[in-house]
Amino acid sequence: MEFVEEVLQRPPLVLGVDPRPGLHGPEPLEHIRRYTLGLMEALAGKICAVKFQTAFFEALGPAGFGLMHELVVGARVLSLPVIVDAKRGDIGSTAEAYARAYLEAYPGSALTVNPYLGHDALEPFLRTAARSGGAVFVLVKTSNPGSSLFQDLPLADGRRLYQAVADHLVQEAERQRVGAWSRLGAVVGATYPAQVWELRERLPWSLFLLPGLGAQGGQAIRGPGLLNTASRALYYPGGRPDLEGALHQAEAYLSELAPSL
Ligand SMILES: O=c1ccn([C@@H]2O[C@H](COP(=O)(O)O)[C@@H](O)[C@H]2O)c(=O)[nH]1
Repeated sequence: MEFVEEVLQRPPLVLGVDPRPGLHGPEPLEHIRRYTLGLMEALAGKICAVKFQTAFFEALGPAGFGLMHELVVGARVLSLPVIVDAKRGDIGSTAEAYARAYLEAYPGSALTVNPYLGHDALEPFLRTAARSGGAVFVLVKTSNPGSSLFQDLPLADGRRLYQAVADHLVQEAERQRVGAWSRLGAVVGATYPAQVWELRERLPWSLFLLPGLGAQGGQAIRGPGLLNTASRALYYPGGRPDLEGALHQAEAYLSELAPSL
């Protein structure tokens, strides 16, 4: 089954894994490994995917990269879809290599990508995702307070830059459809609910990855194809590793997002 089909069969909440070694005792890598495997198992019925932020694993050195690989495999063993949040983007020939590194290496998984280099730079990701049954989430309107500096710039035709990015993506999103939804998704901050609804109109077939829930002040947003994403708030509820607390937090989010579950 493709990434898109798998996530849509599950509750619309994404667990973000952004491990901070300082919170994991004297043997942090081993503790992160055990805690994350336990957390994914405990939350398996309450989430649609696990998002791994590569930056936190890269910061752990060469062993950190191996750990991320082990945890991605662990997620797939639990039948959990995986999103690699690496925000890649480069000239086409290098984008090919990034696509191999994440989409081909982890079939059926998704990758976040940066559209700044243009359409030719996105194509290798889209081609590889189509081959591997994966998906791509393009940064459209990011969750951070400074995202307006460039993304909200007004263009000569009156649109904002992020709106022009969305309008550019819509045709490709239609080409990349898997049934009613598309392999080409968008990242839209949960911290900008008005833009979430406005972009939903512009990109009707795209799943939206909505980071910013919890720690960045975003609220749960319920709607078709909206994948609410929390890292710190779910991985470290109360500011530290806590399996029970994470389970309660996931249930609290789900009571807002999918009250029937
Ligand atoms: O617009 C964006 C795109 C990606 N992120 C990533 O999501 C998580 C958010 O972490 P929290 O602890 O839930 O704040 C993190 O990995 C970011 O790199 C984002 O926040 N906003």
